[in-house]
Order: sequence, then C-alpha cells, then structure tokens
Amino acid sequence: MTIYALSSGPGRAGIAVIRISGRASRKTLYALCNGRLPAPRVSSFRRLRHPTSREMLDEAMVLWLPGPANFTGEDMAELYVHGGRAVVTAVMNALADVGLRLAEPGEFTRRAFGNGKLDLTEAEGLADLINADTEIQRRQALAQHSGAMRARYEKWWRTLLKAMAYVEASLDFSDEADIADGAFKEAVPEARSLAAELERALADGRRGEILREGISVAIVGEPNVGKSSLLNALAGREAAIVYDEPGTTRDVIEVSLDLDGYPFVLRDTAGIREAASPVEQEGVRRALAAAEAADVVLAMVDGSCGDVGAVPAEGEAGGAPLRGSIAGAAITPSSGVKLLVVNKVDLAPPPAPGSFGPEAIYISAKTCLGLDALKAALVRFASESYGSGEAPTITRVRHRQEIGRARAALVAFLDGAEAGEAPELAAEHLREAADALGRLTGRLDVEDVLGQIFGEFCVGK
Ligand SMILES: Nc1nc2c(ncn2[C@@H]2O[C@H](COP(=O)(O)OP(=O)(O)OP(=O)(O)O)[C@@H](O)[C@H]2O)c(=O)[nH]1
Repeated sequence: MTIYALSSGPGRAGIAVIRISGRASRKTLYALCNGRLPAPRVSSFRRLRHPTSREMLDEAMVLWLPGPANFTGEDMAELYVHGGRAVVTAVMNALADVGLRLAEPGEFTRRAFGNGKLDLTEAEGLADLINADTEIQRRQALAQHSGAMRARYEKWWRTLLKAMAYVEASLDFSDEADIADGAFKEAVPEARSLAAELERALADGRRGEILREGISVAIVGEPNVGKSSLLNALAGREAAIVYDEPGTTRDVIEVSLDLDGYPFVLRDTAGIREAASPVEQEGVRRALAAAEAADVVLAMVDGSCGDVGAVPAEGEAGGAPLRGSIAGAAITPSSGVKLLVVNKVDLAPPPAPGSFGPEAIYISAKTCLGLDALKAALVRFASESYGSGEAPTITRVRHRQEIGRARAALVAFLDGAEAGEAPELAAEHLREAADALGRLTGRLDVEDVLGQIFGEFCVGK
C-alpha cells in the first residue's frame, strides 16, 4: 500500500513537505504533475492538479525518488507545497482520493528497516535525532543513527558467532573426542572476552540513557529558602509560584534546561519540614523521592538567617549550628551528587566565603548573583560524568536488558564449561546470548520489539 504523510511540522509555515512512499508513488506523482514527471532526484517546479477533478491545488517543488536508492527503499515522492493548512489538506485529500493511505507513526522508517536500509539501533537513533532538544543529545543521536552502535553490536555478534562455531564443531565431531574437546576449548576464551566486554559496556553509569532523557536535578531544602526562585531564575520564566510564605510549593514542578548543550530536567520540590497536613506530608514525600532519584541534588540553604556554622561532613551527625537550615544539606541522593547552594547572599550581612564549606556555591536567586557559577558547576559535572555524547553507549533500557541477558547467558556457558556441562547445553547458552544480541540490531526475533520502537516516531517519519 502506498502511504503519505505531512513530514514537516503541523501548523502554518512557509513550506510544508508531504512525503509519499510505495508502489503507486510514480503514478500518483505523474497524475498530480499533469503528466510531467520530473527527472529522478532533480527538484522541479510543477503546478499540482487533483488527479481526477483536475482542479489546481498548488504550485510546488517536487522530487521523484525512485527506489531503492532512497530512504525507504521503495519508490518515493516528495512535495514541497505552500505551508498553509488548507493547501496541505487539499493535497493530502487528493492523495486519499486516489487510494493512498495516511501513514502510521514511524511507518516510513519501519519500511526502511524492512528493506534493510537501517537496523534497529539506527532507527532508534533517528527517532532520538528528531526528538533531540540539545546539542549533546543531537551528537549522541547522530552517532547512533550513523551506525556507531550497530558497528559495536555487530563486532560482539561476530565474536559470539565464532564461539558458537567452535561449539557446533565440537558437536559435529563428537565421535572424535580429541577434536571435539579441542574445538570446545577454543570457544571458552572467545566467550570470556565477550562477557568481559559486555560487563564493561553495562558499567557505564547509564550515561547514554541519562543524556537522552535529561540529567535530573532536584532542588531541595527547607521551606522559604528560595527553591522556586532558583528554578525560575534558571528557567528564565515564572514556572513556579514564589511567595513569602513557607510551604508555597506542594508538588514537584519540572522545567527542561539546556546548559552548554547538556539537557537538564530541573525539579522544584516542596520544602522539607515536619508536615502538619496530609497534603504537606505527601509534598515532602515527593520531594524526598525526587531527591533520591536525582542525578544531582541542589541542597539549598538560606544563608541570611541564623548562626554561621559548618555543614556536617558526609555521614557525620549534627555539627556546629548552621546558618539557615540544614534540612537541604542533609539530603543525599542514592546515586547522584549533591551540590550545596547557599541562597539569599544579597541580604546583609553576606556570609564569609567558606562559611558553608569549600564546596558551597553562593547565590542570590533574586539578583542572579552566582548563577553563572552554579550553571558552570552543573555543566562541569555533566561533562565529567557523561562525556560529550559521541562515544557509542547504551541509550535505552531495551539495549541494557538485552546486553544483560547476553552476558548472563555467556556466564552460564562459562560456568557450565568449567563444570563439564554437556556441549549440547553449552550450545544452548550461546544461542540464548545470540538471540539477545540479535534483538539489539533486529537480526532475530524482532517482531515483539518493533511496535515499541516505531511507536516512538511521529507520523511522517
Ligand atoms: N532577598 C532574597 N530573597 C529571596 C531570594 N530567593 C528567594 N527569596 C524570597 O524568599 C521567599 C521564598 O522564596 P521561594 O522561592 O518561594 O522559596 P521556596 O524555597 O520555593 O519556598 P517553599 O515553596 O515554601 O518551599 C520569597 O519571598 C522570595 O522572594 C534571594 O536570593 N534573595
């Protein structure tokens, strides 16, 4: 079936791109162009007419892209029409009138995959490229789309095939014990080196997934220390309500932020305190959960009140009384880092440098003093922890799970080999590992993961 979709964004624009893919592309374009089919891959000006009523629809640039040397591998056409809603509707209605069907989300890419134009990791990279909001996300997605992960997974796949070949050989020569034994022994170092490589790939601190989803930053602290003010100052807009009354923020408020190309998801949380009402208690529970799950906790204290004291060291209870509240300072995320942020430094008297420990960042969410230093600290943390997005890395839970399964199967193989397990069982472990690696790129058992992957696309891709 030949499909069509608006491939550019919805809404009014200078130009809109309508894409067509499938066997009837040529015939449809021929009819739309009143019999003047453009030369392949040469953009040409045409007056588009309704194929049956002959009514003029628009003046457009059109491209005729015969398969297989194009995106989907099928015959394709692209229409660059004027981007008004009525123009797009009229052209798309004309395509429906001649029996073409509106594409489902991701259907163009799915067809490209079906025709061997890209593997699953490259298709996922394309989805990420379309969804990339920041420079680092773009780089990571482009590396994946242009085959960095495919190359890595295929290298693993080849090592595994080698090990499988040795085991299969040992089964074929089971009558000749020496040869069988020798072949089997060759499989072990291959499997061992691959298991170690998969282990290393898994121990990446989830950097690819974090960059893809955004680095999660929770702002926590006692009520009224200025958490919402900081969120607004960083976001550059009034995303959260700021009010001179403790307990203003009840729920977690989220904004996305691009700092030097790194994607951050900033969360403002309810002030941590002995909550009186159930609603407040729930707010505090959510605040603690956000801090627990965060990659970075901005533990905020109000530097303008109380006695100056030292922040207790990690794991040390109490310490000297601290100016402001220490509720924020006392929170530690489960796997992320904590930055101590001392707010309201615009209020006299300013805290002496270092009053809150050498690592503290002094800011005024009101006057924006110190915000650049805070942003720089976040960017430094991101680049040291997650890199620049170019090295091939796991970017999805799906990949992590499959690599984990492959590794577990290889470990089972190695344990079995040590324990003198029958070669038939050993071969089964390797096949399991191959299935897992095969699902990564889509070589085997792909149907069950297809829906999930292509569902991430928008219509027209
Ligand atoms: N002088 C000064 N006032 C600030 C600063 N940051 C916040 N404030 C004020 O402190 C009060 C509380 O600010 P919020 O940003 O609502 O504080 P919060 O921590 O989100 O408060 P809760 O929602 O109650 O947890 C408001 O009156 C702000 O204007 C600052 O840097 N300097």
